[in-house]
Amino acid sequence: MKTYSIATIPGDGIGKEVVPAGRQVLEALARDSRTFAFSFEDFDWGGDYHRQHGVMMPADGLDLLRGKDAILFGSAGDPDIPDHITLWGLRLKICQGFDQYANVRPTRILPGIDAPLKRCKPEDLDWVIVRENSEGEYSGVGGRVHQGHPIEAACDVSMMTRAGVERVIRFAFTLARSRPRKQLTVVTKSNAQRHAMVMWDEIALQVSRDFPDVTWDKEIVDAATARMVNRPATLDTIVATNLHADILSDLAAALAGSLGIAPTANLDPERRYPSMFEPIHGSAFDIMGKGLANPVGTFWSCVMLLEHLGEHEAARRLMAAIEQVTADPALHTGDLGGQATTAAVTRAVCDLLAG
Ligand SMILES: NC(=O)c1ccc[n+]([C@@H]2O[C@H](COP(=O)([O-])OP(=O)(O)OC[C@H]3O[C@@H](n4cnc5c(N)ncnc54)[C@H](O)[C@@H]3O)[C@@H](O)[C@H]2O)c1
Ligand SMILES: O=C(O)C[C@@H](O)C(=O)O
Ligand SMILES: [K+]
Ligand SMILES: [Mn+2]
Repeated sequence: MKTYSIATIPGDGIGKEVVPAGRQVLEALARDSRTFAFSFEDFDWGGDYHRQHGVMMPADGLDLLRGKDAILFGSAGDPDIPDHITLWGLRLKICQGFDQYANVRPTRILPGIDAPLKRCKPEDLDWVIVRENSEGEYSGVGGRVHQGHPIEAACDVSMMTRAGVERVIRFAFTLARSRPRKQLTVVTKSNAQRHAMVMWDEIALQVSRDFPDVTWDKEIVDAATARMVNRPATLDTIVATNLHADILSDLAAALAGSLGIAPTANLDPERRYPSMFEPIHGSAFDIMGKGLANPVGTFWSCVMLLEHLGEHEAARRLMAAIEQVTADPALHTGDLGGQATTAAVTRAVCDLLAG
């Protein structure tokens, strides 16, 4: 019997509601497994921790996570603390500290979901967005000078490295190759961003030569948004920079029905460090504390966590349970137009896993 040690970091807002729900579902899966168990350790980092200690997580936080098999994360973001403090102090500290450079964001229209595009059939929208997760617009290079004076200036420099670009594009080609259509779209903005994005394009062309069996094309990011809406079936695997993919993945989630459903894996593909799994959404200040959050994005993230651990049968069972639950409109939360609570959806998934 293998015991996986999992860190849970609910963080802030609805993260505190969906991460315990995710843990319940993982516990339900392990309950009747003869092959694996989980040992959870919960970390109370985030806005409340910041109010007490002045930081989002302790200085040795990464060391406390280092030996874990995986991390299940909620959200960083507190109504009373500036967003850049919460994001940089927790999510980015872990993603960048553990060099989780490949952020994988699958999107599909799950059964029973009323997606907003009238001409898009469920089979037309089956995408995986690969987000560069370690540099680019999120490199943190920049600063502010003359603060508060009329001559104040500020800059954020998008820093891209050949190694950083090549590894994520190679990851995306490899992922594209593993999917039935073997098709990759490289999102760019090299018309306007004439240095780093030109290098990005050049590296994509170079890497593509190692993947002759993958069909690939290039799309400028603004046109990519229109293509997602108008010709969703022409897309399969997509790779984009940190910020571009952040934006495209919220659009993808909305086109598939809701931000509350979409999952993500922050992967260190070389497995030097633990990888981190989380829904793509944030703290959802407008609904937090009410038990109304859709936990499906977290459950699907748990599927990705199980796949990362090599527990493919458990991952398949959980995904099947999720799809059975989304198929029932009585189990839709408010974001899907329903009235179900986080607890009711969680109970339904756990019951299916037990039954
Ligand atoms: N990975 C992260 O830690 C992460 C991700 C996104 C945003 N944030 C942070 O969260 C805070 C709020 O950000 P925001 O408002 O831009 O985005 P958000 O994702 O928190 O919310 C956007 C909208 O989607 C709805 N929504 C999101 N998830 C839902 C769910 N599971 N069920 C039902 N409805 C859901 C919210 O109610 C809200 O109306 C900010 O501090 C932001 O920085 C953190
Ligand atoms: O951009 C971020 O890192 C925060 C959030 O929007 C996310 O998608 O994880
Ligand atoms: K999140
Ligand atoms: Mn985002």
